[in-house]
Order: sequence, then structure tokens, then C-alpha cells
Amino acid sequence: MHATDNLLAIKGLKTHFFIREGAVRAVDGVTLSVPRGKTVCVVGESGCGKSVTARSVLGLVDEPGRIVAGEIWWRREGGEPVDLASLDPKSEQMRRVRGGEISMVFQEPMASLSPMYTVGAQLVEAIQLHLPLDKDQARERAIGLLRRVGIPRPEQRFDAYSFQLSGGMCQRVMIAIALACDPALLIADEPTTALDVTTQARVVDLLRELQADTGMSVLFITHDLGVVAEIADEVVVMYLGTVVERGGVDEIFHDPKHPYTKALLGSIPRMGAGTRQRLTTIRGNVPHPSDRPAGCPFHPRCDSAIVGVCDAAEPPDVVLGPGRTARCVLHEHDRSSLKEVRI
Ligand SMILES: Nc1ncnc2c1ncn2[C@@H]1O[C@H](COP(=O)(O)OP(=O)(O)OP(=O)(O)O)[C@@H](O)[C@H]1O
Repeated sequence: MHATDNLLAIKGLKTHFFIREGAVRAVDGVTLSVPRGKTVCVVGESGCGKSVTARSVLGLVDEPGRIVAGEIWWRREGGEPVDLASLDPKSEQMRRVRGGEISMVFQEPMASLSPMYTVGAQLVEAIQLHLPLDKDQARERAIGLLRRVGIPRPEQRFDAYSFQLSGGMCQRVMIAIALACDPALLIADEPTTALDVTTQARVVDLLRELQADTGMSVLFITHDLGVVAEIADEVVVMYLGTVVERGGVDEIFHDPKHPYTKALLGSIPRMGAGTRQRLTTIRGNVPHPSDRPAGCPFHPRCDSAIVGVCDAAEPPDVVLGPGRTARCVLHEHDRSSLKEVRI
């Protein structure tokens, strides 16, 4: 795959929070890419920097955080590539990208919608912000979008308030708002976490259908490997602010390289493995980024850690093939002939 096939390419991103006690290195050298028309899942335990990475793309990092290093290349069709990391988050150009070219769906649909306005009014507002449509045209498009995200009787639901809808319906409305401007990239940050299991599955199916219909790219953030198996083309595994492994979904599930990926996979039940399968837990907890261990950040929890090596030096980011990397000293000798990480 050529680098230009990537709609989004993040290279060496560092986003730190500057608090009284010092710098919290929430994202500390993330490299990943999202190819056109593909779904990339970012997976990892809570606190590993998934959301901060996503928010960095859209210039939505809360104070006292800021991007301190790295590049975020946005390469929309027919446009000049632009490094979003270099833009002022409040600039007109960033505002155009945010919501106009890249949309985001968050974890808490109820909290994202205002209880003061009908869902229709909020949808119309999002449409008119980015498209030159009058009120009637925007209403028509809004009802079409509500229908498209599977909301029954969309003409009536247009006039409903968020508190009159279930969590699943609210998330469908949020997805409709995100689709209002035909984004080239949809970033979905744990969009199903707040929903019950059946509703989660429906929302994942919806996102998969919409991706296939529209050809948009999706950056899907989750800690749920079951969802990853269903929706991902490519997977990025994060640990403590860094990417520890990247690869195609089959490679990650059937041939994981990094001990952390193996441990994550060992902690989920497998279909067809029977009721007596042994599930392992990853020992210990993810440390806080301000308490990052020296060397490989995973070494205190890693069963394969080598004393004097893994606790002493940062592991190399080994390129195993196109779009396939593992940040682990155990794979240093498996390097592919590629000389650098292609993003
Ligand atoms: N405003 C802030 N001030 C200080 N630290 C912050 C701030 N926001 C996030 N962090 C820290 O950044 C780290 C990464 O957080 P992030 O929300 O990206 O993790 P995550 O992988 O998305 O986890 P989750 O699955 O729980 O959402 C966390 O350790 C968090 O404490």
C-alpha cells in the first residue's frame, strides 16, 4: 500500500497534559494511519491514550493538554495534504475540517445531545452549518438521515427531545448528526460502551453498513475485542500512550506478536472453544502515564520480559511488513526488508 492511500496518517504524535505535579505523557509517540474506505480499530485498556489520540486529530484536547510533537496528515480527495497538528484548534481551517470532513461520535449519546432542543432542530443546525440548504431542504435531509440510521417513524421522531428516546436511539441520532456533512472520516470513540449488549450489536451493525454504503473511513476506538473482530480491517493496539502493535485484523487475531496483544486476546472467550476454556487475566494494572516504567512500559506485566533488556531500554518499533509493526525486542530479528515505518 502506498502512503498516499492513507486518508489520515499520524506520525510520532505526543500529547501531554501539564499539571502542577509535572507533565502527563498521555500520548507519547503514536504512529498510525487510516486508509481510504477502511475501518481501523484502536484498542487497549482504559487510560492508554485512545481518546486523547482521537481528540488530538480534531484539535479537541482539553486544557492543560496540548500536542507537543508529531504530525497528523489529513489527505482528503482532491485537496492538498494538511498537517492538523500544526493548525490552531480554533482556526477557521480546523473548524472546516471538524464536522465538515471529519466527524466524531462520543461515548455518552445522552450527554452529547441538548435536552433543550428537539433532535430535529439539532440535526438541522448541524446540516446548515456545513451545507448551503434552506430550512425545508435541511429538514428533508434530516428526516432522510434519521431514516438511514434506522430510526422508525423519522417524521415524528424529528420533533422528539433526547430524554424521550432510548440510549440506542440517541446514539443513532448522534450518528445521523455525524453523517450530516458526508464526512470522509468518522471517528467513533467507544460509541457503544454506554449501551446494553443488544443495542451495542445493532449500533455496530449500523456503523458497518454505513461504512460500506458511503465508503467513508472509520477510526473506531474501543476496549472491546469482540467489536474489533466484527468491524475492523486494521487494528492498532495501544499501551500507555504508545502503539505496541499494528496489523490487519486477521494478523492481530491469528498471529499476534506483542505480548500485550497476546495477553489481551487471552482474556476474551473464543467462539467454539467450549465452556471449559481457560481465560487469563493480565496481571497488575496499567500504570498512570506520570508513573511510566523505564524501558518497555509493559515489562512489569509481561511474562516474556527479559531482565536487563526490557527494563533498561525503550523497545524498537519493528516493521514486520507493510502496515505491520510490533514494538518489542523479541521481534528485533523478524524485521522485514522495509527500512522504515510507512504511514
Ligand atoms: N485533562 C487531563 N488532565 C490530566 N490528564 C489527563 C487529562 N485527560 C486525560 N488525561 C490522562 O491521559 C491518559 C489517557 O487518557 P485517555 O482518555 O486517552 O485514555 P483511554 O485509552 O481513552 O481510556 P478510556 O478507555 O478509559 O477512555 C489518562 O491517564 C488520563 O488520566
